Amino acid sequence: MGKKLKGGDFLRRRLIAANWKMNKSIREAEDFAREFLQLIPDANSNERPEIVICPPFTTLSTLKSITEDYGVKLGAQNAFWEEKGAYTGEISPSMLLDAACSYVILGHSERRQIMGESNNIINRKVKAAVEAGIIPLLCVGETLQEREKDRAREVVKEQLVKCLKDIKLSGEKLVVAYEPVWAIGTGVNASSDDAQEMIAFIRSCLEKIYSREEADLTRIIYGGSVKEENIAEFLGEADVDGALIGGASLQAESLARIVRLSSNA
Ligand SMILES: O=C(CO)COP(=O)(O)O
Repeated sequence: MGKKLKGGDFLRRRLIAANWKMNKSIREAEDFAREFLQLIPDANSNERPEIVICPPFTTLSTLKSITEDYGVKLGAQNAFWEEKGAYTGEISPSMLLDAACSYVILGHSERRQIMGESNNIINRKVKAAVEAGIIPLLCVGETLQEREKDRAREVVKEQLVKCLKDIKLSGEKLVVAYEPVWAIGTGVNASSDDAQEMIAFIRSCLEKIYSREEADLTRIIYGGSVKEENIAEFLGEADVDGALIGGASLQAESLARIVRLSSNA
């Protein structure tokens, strides 16, 4: 699975990440996990992409107890930049690590738009996550208006440069998700050509920020109305290393089918 090197090693392992957003009770998460684990290839199978579920904080502990022996990883949907202290309502990367999270989604457009998170705020969060040893799943993407004004690349580049400012990391410790805002939750996905074009552009930006080698190691995934009907098309593109899935990740059967379609072993 993923992009193969000449020697047969994988340069970038495919990643299927579920963003449940603000959905599911503890009981619903438990039911999902039990059903999902029955439907996916065995953890040792080289047909399996890396799988990460990013549920609400309240369900992390239950999911950990059910999924930990099956190699399904957990991610959070947000984190604060301080480690501890008087920050009512916030949660730190080290607390997420303690709750078995390997990843954290940062810079999602819903948080940028609804909670007013700026690139500067996201930069502080990415830095804190990296320092704590959690892999940031950094979301970037343009609005419809920005795309129509032909500003998509400029906006995405600015997000990358500002969110990654002064952060040293290896490409293996970063995932970038290209999520065009107009494709999120709308049923209107970007075409696979558009996704490839922007993701290749993102890789070229990472090359300038870091190096060619690190850019080649960084997984860049697509998000926005991904479902079982279109996942194969996205994964057929050279630079698309996986997907970040919202709505279609809420049903175990649907996410499991996407996982099975994401293998190319
Ligand atoms: O926001 C998303 C994932 O982070 C995408 O959501 P949908 O898959 O529901 O469009």
